[in-house]
Amino acid sequence: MSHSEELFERAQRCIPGGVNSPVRAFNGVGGSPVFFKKGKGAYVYDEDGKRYIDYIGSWGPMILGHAHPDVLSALRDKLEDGLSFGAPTEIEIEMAELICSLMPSIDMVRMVNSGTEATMSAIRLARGFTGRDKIIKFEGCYHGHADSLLVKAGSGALTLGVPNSPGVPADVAKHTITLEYNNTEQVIAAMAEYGDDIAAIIVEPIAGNMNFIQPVDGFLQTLREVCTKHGAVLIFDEVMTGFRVAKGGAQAAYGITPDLTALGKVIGGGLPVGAFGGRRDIMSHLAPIGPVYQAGTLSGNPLAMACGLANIRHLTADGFYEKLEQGCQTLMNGFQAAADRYDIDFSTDYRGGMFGFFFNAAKPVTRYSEVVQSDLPRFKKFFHSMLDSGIYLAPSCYEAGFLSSAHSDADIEETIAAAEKAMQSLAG
Ligand SMILES: N[C@H](C=O)CCC(=O)O
Repeated sequence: MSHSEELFERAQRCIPGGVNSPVRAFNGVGGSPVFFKKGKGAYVYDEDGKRYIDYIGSWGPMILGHAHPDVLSALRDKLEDGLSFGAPTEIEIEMAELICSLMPSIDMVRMVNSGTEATMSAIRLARGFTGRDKIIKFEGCYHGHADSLLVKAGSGALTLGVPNSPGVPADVAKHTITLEYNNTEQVIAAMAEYGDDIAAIIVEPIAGNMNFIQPVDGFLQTLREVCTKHGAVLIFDEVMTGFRVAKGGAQAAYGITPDLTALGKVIGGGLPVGAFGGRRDIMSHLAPIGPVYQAGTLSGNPLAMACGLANIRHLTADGFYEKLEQGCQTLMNGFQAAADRYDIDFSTDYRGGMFGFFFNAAKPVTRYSEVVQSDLPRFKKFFHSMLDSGIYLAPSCYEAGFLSSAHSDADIEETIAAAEKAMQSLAG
């Protein structure tokens, strides 16, 4: 028995499922999850000493790779000054100013401690601002685990087959209308019917929690138009895509301005963090200047701010995202070429530092109904072959992949060689 397996047995005795977040448990692929001891650059090392090239990057934050010297040194410096004060600090202003300068749709921003808190708070604010209860979300999009957002949700909820989680009161879920992602006609029809009751439309501008699905032409623009027409708040959940697919996030990449944006992951550099921000008139409804209550003991804590600032400052370098995207392109082209060689039905997509691939699915995949038709048994085999070869991909076919600036050409070549072997075993 490996040390990871021993740890998993031990963990299951005291932690539900042995994990602190369901998607880590390998339910989507079978087998025992790998327990990690350390990470450096593009690599993570498990408890048995095996090295993996990591394409999860802690589900997105590690855009510079693990244990980046500048991030660690910013953290060490800040550590000496104490951990948390539950009071305002200058470094929070630095973070807010940097976010506002890089994302022009954000006039004001509030820090929280996770992506879930960010989306949950943005929804409450939108409801308080509009005086309406109903929200629209999209099937397969995941916005964290707050009650009103766990309706037809993606990510671990989809992996475990509980997109509508028990424990969410029907009285809460009834305020969430769920539409098909990328179905522009459906949005127009729903808004024609309910538009004046809708507080907000929340969307992942790139759906990264049902694999990796980009918006079709006109989809985000339509969301913008119907929200403006009906006085609803357009919320972009950029927890995953913010500072990940482009410096200004997906909103910059597609040229659409949301009213509110939820952030997380990259802006914490690996420490727990989230943020939501947007139009000044909306943000001004937040306590203490407005009536909508939202709070947090550790919000804006100096360590997360220091780590996040060190992370984000690297991303402003010229060509940063172009290089990341080139890496994703090489990786995905390599996977596709390997699949083609063995006549395996396969499709890929990427943008900035994010990528995704599907077995046996429509090309390109644009809808949730196509996502759930992908070939799960094939994905499982591929995943385990890659894992054996020392490549750590998301253990679910409903999650995106993440590349960091620490991944070298040699790492990508090694990964493509492993994919060649995996595709060969699928064909055989
Ligand atoms: N897709 C999720 C967040 O990005 C995966 C992370 C988790 O739920 O643990």
